[in-house]
Amino acid sequence: MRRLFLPQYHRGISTKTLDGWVKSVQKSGKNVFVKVDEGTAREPIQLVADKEISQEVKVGSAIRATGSIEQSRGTQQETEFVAEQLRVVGRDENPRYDDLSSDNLRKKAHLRARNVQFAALLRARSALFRETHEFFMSRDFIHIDTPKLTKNDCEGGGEVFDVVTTSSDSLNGSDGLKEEPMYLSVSSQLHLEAMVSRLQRVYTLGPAFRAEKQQSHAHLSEFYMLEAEIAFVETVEEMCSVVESYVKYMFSCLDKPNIKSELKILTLENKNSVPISTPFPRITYDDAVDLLKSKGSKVTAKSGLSKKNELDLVKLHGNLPIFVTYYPVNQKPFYMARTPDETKTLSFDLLVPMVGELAGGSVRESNADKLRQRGCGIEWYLETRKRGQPPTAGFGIGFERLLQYLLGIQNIKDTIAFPRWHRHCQC
Ligand SMILES: NC(=O)C[C@H](N)C(=O)O
Repeated sequence: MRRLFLPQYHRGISTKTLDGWVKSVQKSGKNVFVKVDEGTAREPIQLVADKEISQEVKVGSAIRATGSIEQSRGTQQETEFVAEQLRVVGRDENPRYDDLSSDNLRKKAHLRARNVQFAALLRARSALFRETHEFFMSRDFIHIDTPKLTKNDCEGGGEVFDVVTTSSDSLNGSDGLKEEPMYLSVSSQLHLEAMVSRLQRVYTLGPAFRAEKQQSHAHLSEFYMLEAEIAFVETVEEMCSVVESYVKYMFSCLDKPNIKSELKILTLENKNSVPISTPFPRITYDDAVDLLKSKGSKVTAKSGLSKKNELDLVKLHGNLPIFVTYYPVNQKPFYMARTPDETKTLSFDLLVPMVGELAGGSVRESNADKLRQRGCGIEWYLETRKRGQPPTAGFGIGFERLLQYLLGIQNIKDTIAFPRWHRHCQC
């Protein structure tokens, strides 16, 4: 028997409540047969009601019915909901959502959850969020809520949103304090580094903001970033292993019944997979450049890897996710530890099919003087280096890019309820 939501006042008696949205209405004799979508991955339930009480019921309406679940007289379903009372609690003027293209749906983000496939995507996303927390918490990581308002641009790329304070108090500076610039956080890394010094393993899954002008199928201005930091880790290789286990775990979750049922609705054409027992290949940056050159690419060690180079590397490794390690110092931010000759960073990127760069991480520089020489003037961050900060390493993964890769979704804007991108913030 299906489980229905039972409001408190109905417990203990056989009357049940059915809340949902009308998918179809069919009249037959003195009965009306209504397919009701409860907003879950389950097949719509059949509701049977007397014509008298169901006159107002139309496709798209939100309804609340009370009645009982009985064995169906039809052959299509085992049980049906026989309504004694039926109320239309919300009407829909134009219930056409399932035949709209992704482009059209994106223009009306506030109505997108009414599309059967997008609703399934949102439920799958929610389940994969939970699995992410499960992965980290079951490995003794502590979740930290990091600030979204900050004074520093962690990545140093200048792609930060400025926060303008509009309260008259702060404009006048009437509290005597100088108005200081504030930004929306581009990464939680520095704050996680501060926390990991006593908590040993920390992570966060929350919004990050990048004022990128680039408009592509892989860029959002506001996205969710999974970031983790582990104390007493000194090698790139250890960090790559953590990322690899997480990505493999997330792929294994696609076989869990609750997620599988959503994927059935999503009917994904380009769903990816990874062989769980095959290690992800690892290649140094220099070897990656040489490999690309040997295949005719014009890339140089100085120019850095373009997105095309990244995707080519993935193809050259049998379309498996691939770790590129030890990037040159001129291509990575100040906070990364370096090789003894100071030419390479102890860093890695994880490149995957469709998306290119999925994750990036590094061992962190532990020497305050070196950080200062590289232009870091974040005093509180520098102070941590003199307060028993152990070696630490960490990584960040764009959650929407991960969804793109896991589910084979071409456009990143179709992995999040309300996508934000350059000059697009409609609702
Ligand atoms: N936490 C991380 O290592 C992520 C890194 N700061 C980035 O934004 O790419």
